[in-house]
Amino acid sequence: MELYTKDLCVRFATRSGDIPAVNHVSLAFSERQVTGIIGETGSGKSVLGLSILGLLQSNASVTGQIFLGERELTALSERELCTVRGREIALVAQNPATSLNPSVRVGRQIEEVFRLAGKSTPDCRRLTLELLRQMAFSDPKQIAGAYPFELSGGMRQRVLTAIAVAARPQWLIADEPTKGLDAVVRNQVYDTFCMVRDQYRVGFIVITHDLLLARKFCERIVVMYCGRVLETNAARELFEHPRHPYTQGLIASLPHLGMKPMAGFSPAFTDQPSGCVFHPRCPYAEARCRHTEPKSIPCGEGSVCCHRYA
Ligand SMILES: Nc1ncnc2c1ncn2[C@@H]1O[C@H](COP(=O)(O)OP(=O)(O)OP(=O)(O)O)[C@@H](O)[C@H]1O
Ligand code: NI
Repeated sequence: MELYTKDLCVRFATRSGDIPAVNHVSLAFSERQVTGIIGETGSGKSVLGLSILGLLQSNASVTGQIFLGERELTALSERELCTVRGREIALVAQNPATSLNPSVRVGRQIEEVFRLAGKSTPDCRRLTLELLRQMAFSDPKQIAGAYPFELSGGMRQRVLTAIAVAARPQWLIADEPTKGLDAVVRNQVYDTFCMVRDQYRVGFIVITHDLLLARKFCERIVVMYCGRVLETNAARELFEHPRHPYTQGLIASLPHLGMKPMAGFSPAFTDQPSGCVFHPRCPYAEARCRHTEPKSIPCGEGSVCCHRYA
């Protein structure tokens, strides 16, 4: 089923004012499509992911809509959402160290998902070992008997992926799956994700700063800045022909493309620039960029939000 947002806005109430973390985001994720969400820190990537899962903190207010097929997720009660979260849309958490229960053996934590799905105890055991083997653990029994702290960061990441797919969701949202991992382990995460995509036929939303992973793994890329979507396109097109000056800046900071850091900083959410939010940092900014917010313009298989293409 298609997953999509319509004019989604998320604001957080804080003591220093309202933080508009996600602004008017309308995105469609087609069934089984792999989408990467990229953008500098604080651009609203995680908030967008959490809003789809209905996991925003209580100071958040949401307007606009999120749909899974015909069902409007933004209209469901917390109880109804619980039947969607984990079973239909699952999260591969950002930090394996805090999202696994430290005092419960890994096998038990995976078995629990099967148990909640109504499987018998022997089936839970068997399915857990099968799943661990599929996650490229050569000795699933040993891993099942281990506590999270006995595993490396990369192994814990694979365990979290196992927990996410155990309920056979249609959608997986992975937030920074390669954060803090070295190159070898990042490649293992990539291999695991490819296996999951092919064997489980899930749609993926991968939130990441790892542009190499995004380019390698994703079919489509969404570029966020200040809670807005500035550009989307097929991954290949976006990396080879980035349209938005912000996307161009992100890509130019890649190590093999010169590692040129982008000038300037994201503005504070409480003090957003007028017109195009990127104009203070944009090498092409003109008068209209300072006072008129650009509309989203169709471009290839995606869109770009920039006056240069209007
Ligand atoms: N509960 C909250 N209350 C107030 N502000 C929040 C809350 N949660 C997130 N924010 C703010 O929303 C903005 C977007 O945060 P978000 O975590 O989505 O960024 P991100 O793109 O995922 O960044 P990173 O790449 O660093 O993970 C940030 O300015 C963040 O501080
Ligand atoms: Ni984040």
